[in-house]
Amino acid sequence: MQLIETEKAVLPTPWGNFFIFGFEEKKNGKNHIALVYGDIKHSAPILSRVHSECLTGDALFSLRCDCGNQLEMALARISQEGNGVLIYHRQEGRNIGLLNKIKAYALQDKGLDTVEANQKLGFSADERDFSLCADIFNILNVKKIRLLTNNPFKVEMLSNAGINVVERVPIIAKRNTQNAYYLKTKADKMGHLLPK
Ligand SMILES: Nc1nc2c(ncn2[C@@H]2O[C@H](COP(=O)(O)OP(=O)(O)OP(=O)(O)O)[C@@H](O)[C@H]2O)c(=O)[nH]1
Ligand SMILES: [Zn+2]
Repeated sequence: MQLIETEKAVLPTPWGNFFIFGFEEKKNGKNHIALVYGDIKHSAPILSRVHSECLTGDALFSLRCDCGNQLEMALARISQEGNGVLIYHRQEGRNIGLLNKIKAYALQDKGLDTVEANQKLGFSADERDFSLCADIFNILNVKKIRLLTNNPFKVEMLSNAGINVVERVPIIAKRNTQNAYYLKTKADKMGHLLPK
């Protein structure tokens, strides 16, 4: 177990009252959270979102990406379902960190795409490690999930981390002129299943 479970509290949102669970990564003290809605103590697969931190998109209204919109859609979808889990996984910028993501954005402003920018900085396109998400699902006693994602490789990464993903549920965000090229790159180079 890589995590220490800290505390749980009520988190009221526009989509209803969630419980917020806090976790601390033993090796570096980093904090992660899970939002839980409704009763998840049943044997059917739990509708879940593993949302990778994107400060710019989730909190600062950036239109460069689809993260903020996906976060809202995931909470709304889980609330409609009546129960579910959203892990807010603090691996910003596909785990290159916030300041490197800003460097990657600067390279994208000069014409590189999101994959090329990561590579130019010495990273792979996706540096995330989902093993601690497996720990969170175990702590929450969630055995099987239906994962909200457009990324088949993420399903594979989660499965390799020991999470039983029984279904992929699409979560298609709004497209705008600022994120169109980014979404096209995710579809063309990273295998995301997005409408053309
Ligand atoms: N390095 C880098 N990270 C980015 C960029 N744009 C968004 N991100 C990060 O990408 C992460 C989200 O990953 P995505 O590739 O958008 O989507 P995903 O999680 O693989 O798939 P979905 O479940 O469909 O959202 C967040 O941590 C964002 O901060 C970028 O241009 N460069
Ligand atoms: Zn984003």
